[in-house]
Amino acid sequence: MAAELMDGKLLAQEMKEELKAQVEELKSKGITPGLGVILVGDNPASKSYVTSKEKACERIGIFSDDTRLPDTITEEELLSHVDRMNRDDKIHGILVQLPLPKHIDEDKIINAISPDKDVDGFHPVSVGRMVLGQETFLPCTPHGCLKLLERYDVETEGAEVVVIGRSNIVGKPVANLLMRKDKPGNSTVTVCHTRTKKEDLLTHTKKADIIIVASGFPNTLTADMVKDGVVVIDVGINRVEDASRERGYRLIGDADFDSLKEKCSKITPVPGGVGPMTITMLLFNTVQSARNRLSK
Ligand SMILES: Nc1nc(=O)c2c([nH]1)NC[C@@H]1CN(c3ccc(C(=O)N[C@@H](CCC(=O)O)C(=O)O)cc3)C=[N+]21
Repeated sequence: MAAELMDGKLLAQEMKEELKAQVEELKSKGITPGLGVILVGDNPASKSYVTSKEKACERIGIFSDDTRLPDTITEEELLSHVDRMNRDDKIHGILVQLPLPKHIDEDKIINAISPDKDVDGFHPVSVGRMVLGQETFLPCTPHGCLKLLERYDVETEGAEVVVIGRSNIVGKPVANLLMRKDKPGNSTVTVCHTRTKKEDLLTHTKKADIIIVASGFPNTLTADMVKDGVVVIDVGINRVEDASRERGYRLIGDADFDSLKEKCSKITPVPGGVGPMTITMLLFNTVQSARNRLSK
């Protein structure tokens, strides 16, 4: 069986059309949604992600306040930029691109972002609300995974879901969202990670109806580990050298797409799967934040 592709690029385009209309409506009411973006240092991957996010904003009419800072900046100086954006009424969402340089305490910076503007959904208040099932900004990558499952009619209720990876930005939140009493949700969720025994990982993945791979390593999931008809969401983005490409590298996920595509019923590609959805959910949260302003 050849798998159906869950096309994140396409779903992102569809959602961006809707968001664009919502931005126009907000503008007619005198509110231009604004995103404050802070990038520290010159990591090439971070730069390119930030540029993609700003372009996406521009395309749907969100204004972005771009602040680029040298990696010599002190924690205190960085905090003062966050504080400035917290107080700026034109800014509805704040994005501090991660990772930050080692001398800066990431938790301290995230804690300083006003939860009302936490469009990444990383602040402890946002995380707490999410776990409790309260209304909040959902973290973009996990939220994007849920949107893909929904759009491609994947039944999550009662499904055996295996999440591989336990990071704060993907594994933990996506596991939490899928076990909520909600739609999509109501799944039986198992989280595997680096300390899971290899044979146990296999037992879990073989039983799974849906597998979300967010390990950070290529080929974490291969065809021999899954049952026929499984649905695979690949969150990984790994750069591998490729001299035949203009950029000198190509992107691969954490799952072995070529072998899995013969066995899955549905699978996300890399690139063009979860990545574009991450950006779209950031726009979604920023528009939501601006709309929240209307009711205040
Ligand atoms: N505060 C913060 N929030 C984030 O959401 C955040 C972050 N820091 N740090 C880094 C990660 C990574 N991330 C991606 C976003 C889009 C693509 C994306 O668009 N990927 C394209 C390919 C892009 C390319 O060609 O390089 C795709 O998969 O099709 C990937 C990765 C957001 N992150």
